[in-house]
Parts: sequence; structure tokens; C-alpha cells
Amino acid sequence: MGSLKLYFAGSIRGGRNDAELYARLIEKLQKYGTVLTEHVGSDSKTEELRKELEYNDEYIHKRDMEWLESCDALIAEVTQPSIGVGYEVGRAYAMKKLILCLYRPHEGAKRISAMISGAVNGENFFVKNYQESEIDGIFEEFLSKIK
Ligand SMILES: O=c1[nH]c(=O)n([C@H]2C[C@H](O)[C@@H](COP(=O)(O)O)O2)cc1CO
Repeated sequence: MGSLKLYFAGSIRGGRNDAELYARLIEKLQKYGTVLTEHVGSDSKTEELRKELEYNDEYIHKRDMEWLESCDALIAEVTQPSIGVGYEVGRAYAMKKLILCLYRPHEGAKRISAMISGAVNGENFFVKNYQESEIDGIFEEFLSKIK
């Protein structure tokens, strides 16, 4: 396992349609280091997410902002729109973090927000349209940016 600290963002209250995908992405990221937000991929029947759902919102916000401050990179799956994920991306951008937003174009998908696609700068903010089969190469290339 690598030594990076990675913050994975994915929809929770915005809808859990992609939760199993999040779990698979998190598992791949764990090859590179610690995923601080492993619960984002947890099934709601597991102890981990059940505990998460019982924390109060102020606690969750404070904890997540501390994790965000401490991370080497933010990886956000943005296909399922989520206010919380958008907020995390904006806060991370203000912190000048290295950011990758992943978007899966598919039939019925909402268009990606211009606040995300329009923020791409070729320096620390990247957006990738992808299919899951491409993800190994995408992570390898993105995480190689961290010296
Ligand atoms: O219980 C939670 N725990 C938690 O860590 N979050 C964070 C991590 C996710 O990337 C993001 C999801 O936001 P939302 O719930 O608005 O979809 O917010 C969000 C919630 C619930 O809003």
C-alpha cells in the first residue's frame, strides 16, 4: 500500500444509486494509500455506514473539512449530483488541492455542472469523462502528479 492520503467524495444524501461503484473505486485507490472517507462506499446495512448516519451533521462537517485539509488529493465521483460533493470540491479548490472529478456519461445521466467542467485549469483541477474499464489508467496517471 502506498502512503498517500486520499479523500474520495461521492453522493450520500444526494442518492445512493452509485454506492457500489464508489466501493470499487475506493478499493482501487487503497492501493495508493489511505482513503479517509471509506464510508462513502459502504452499504447502508454495514456497521460503518449505520454509525455514519447517526453522527450529527456538525460533527460530520468538521471531521470532513479536517480530512480535506489533510489530504494529498480529492477524487470526486460527480455523476450522481450531490450538494455535499459539490461543496467539498469547491472547498478543496479554495485550498488549492489536487482534484479529479470523475463523470460517467450514460443514458439518463444529468449533465455535469458548469461549476465543475468550467473550473478545469490543467494545473490542479481535472475532470475526466470515463467508463469504469478505464479507471486503472486514469488513477495511475492522476496520482503520478503527486511528487
Ligand atoms: O453522512 C455523511 N457523511 C459524509 O461524510 N458526507 C460527505 C462525504 C460525501 O462525499 C458527501 C456527500 O454529500 P451528500 O450527503 O450531500 O450527498 O458529503 C455526507 C454525509 C451526509 O450528508
